[in-house]
Amino acid sequence: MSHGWGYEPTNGPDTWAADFPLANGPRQSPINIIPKEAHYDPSLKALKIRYDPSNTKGILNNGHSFQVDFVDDTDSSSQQTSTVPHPVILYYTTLTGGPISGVYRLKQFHFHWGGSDNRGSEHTLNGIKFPCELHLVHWNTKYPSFGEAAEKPDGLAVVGVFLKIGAANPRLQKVLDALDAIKTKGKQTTFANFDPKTLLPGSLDYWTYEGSLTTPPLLESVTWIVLKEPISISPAQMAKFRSLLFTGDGEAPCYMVDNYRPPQPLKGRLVRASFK
Ligand SMILES: COc1ccc(N[C@H](NS(N)(=O)=O)Oc2ccccc2)cc1OC
Ligand SMILES: [Zn+2]
Repeated sequence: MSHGWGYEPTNGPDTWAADFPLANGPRQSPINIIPKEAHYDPSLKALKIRYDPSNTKGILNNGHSFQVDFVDDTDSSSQQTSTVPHPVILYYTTLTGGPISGVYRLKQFHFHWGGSDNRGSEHTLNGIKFPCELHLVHWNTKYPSFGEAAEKPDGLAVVGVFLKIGAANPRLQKVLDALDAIKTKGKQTTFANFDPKTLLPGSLDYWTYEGSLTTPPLLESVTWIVLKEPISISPAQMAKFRSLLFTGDGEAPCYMVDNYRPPQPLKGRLVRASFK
């Protein structure tokens, strides 16, 4: 019986092609970004990110990372307790502009990080790895659900943000404080009124390219939007991420570290820059 995919030598990125042949596809992620080889595209619009914190649903240790989930389906908006009718749009958290057309809805955000500060990010810059990378996963609302969108070439848009070691980042504190309650795989806890926009850096300059999910099922449906400016995280805050476990209660504990896929072949793809 094949064990699930993961990041250990026995089930890590080099083994994924056996169960997920897309692993060797033409538009896999992450990639190494070489800024000098990116093409400045003046037609690229500014990113418009509009988060409604009331959309936050919860925080979960899914055994590969931890994720903060957002309300993204219509029927939950019909469960609004208030009697005053609200315009639906206010209940969703959306990404527009940038390289995408239409409205993409935030489903969840999660991180990837290393066992030490010299590794952890999935995208690299001139071959340099950052200690951590944040991913905000959005899906194209022209499709009925995330699942449907994930099967389409223009179905998903993931905003990637590098984290570099520096001063403690107060914007991360609320997420970090929730980690004690989700130490092991499958644990989740309530998490409300969080505005992920507060996690973004001052500049929304970005690189963009057509790629894939960086975990199985590795679907080639992602327009990647990787921000140029990193945000900071302190060594103590990194240690908090590294205190999570890949394993569930009652299993031999294995620290959640090095949950990143290394860069994949560019295979002729163009990387565009929104800035000079
Ligand atoms: C909402 O459903 C999904 C959402 C996301 C991803 N994959 C996502 N890929 S990524 N790194 O390109 O964003 O990564 C992870 C990384 C760690 C934990 C869970 C997801 C897969 C999903 O269903 C299969
Ligand atoms: Zn990710």
